[in-house]
Amino acid sequence: MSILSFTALTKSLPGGRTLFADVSADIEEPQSVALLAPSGQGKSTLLRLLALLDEPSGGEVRLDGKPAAVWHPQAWRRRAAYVAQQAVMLPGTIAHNVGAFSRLHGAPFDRDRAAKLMDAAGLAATDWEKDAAELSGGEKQRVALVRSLMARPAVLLLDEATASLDEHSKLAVEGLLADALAAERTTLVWVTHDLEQARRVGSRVWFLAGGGLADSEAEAFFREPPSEAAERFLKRGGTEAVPP
Ligand SMILES: Nc1ncnc2c1ncn2[C@@H]1O[C@H](COP(=O)(O)OP(=O)(O)OP(=O)(O)O)[C@@H](O)[C@H]1O
Repeated sequence: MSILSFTALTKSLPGGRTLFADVSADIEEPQSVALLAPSGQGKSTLLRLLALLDEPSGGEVRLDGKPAAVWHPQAWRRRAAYVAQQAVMLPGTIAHNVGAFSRLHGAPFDRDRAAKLMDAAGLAATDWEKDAAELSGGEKQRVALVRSLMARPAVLLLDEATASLDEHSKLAVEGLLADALAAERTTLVWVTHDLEQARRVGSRVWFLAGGGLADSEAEAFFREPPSEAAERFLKRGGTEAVPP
């Protein structure tokens, strides 16, 4: 059964540039997809389309086999949760942020689960009564992740979710997300600049370049890149921008 899919998806920008055209992919089993691209090719835009935070110029996105048009956007985002690169904290304490889902849906607050997730995110020693606005960027990013996981989403759309983290915290978050996939069958779509991370976490790779998307098994992508653009991207270590 299809979890998340898109068909013939096209995104053009107001000035007329087409970021990508007619791209399609289908996630049929819970898994971890690394979304890679040279800078400026539209990774974040594609992720935002999958979170219904932006409108495609053409094509269709489906969740659980049902097109975006039949979903209430809030219900969609509860099931396919988006974690932004710049984590946005709700005004108030960490506890207030972590409890957002239960408050919003009148569900009991699962304190044990929250504590386990905070612990796994490397935040065990953090005082929950601290004002969330006082946290560092990396702490906010991890609290935002815990807040999203409290809702038990089927899909997590992660935009550079470990970008503000040191190596130790980054590995802790990768472990936390691997556990979510293994224990709760949470599908992960990671936008990352970090090729080593993509190798560690991705079972598939979506590679976006020149307006097209190549969907490969991760192992095959790294062993035998699907295009010259992918080969150049890997040779450069994944970081350098390619002119549009
Ligand atoms: N709504 C918009 N209006 C105008 N330009 C946009 C819009 N959304 C995205 N862009 C442009 O599209 C391009 C791709 O943006 P996007 O952030 O999706 O790429 P990216 O691959 O994630 O880039 P990076 O790796 O640098 O983060 C950028 O040049 C961006 O400025």
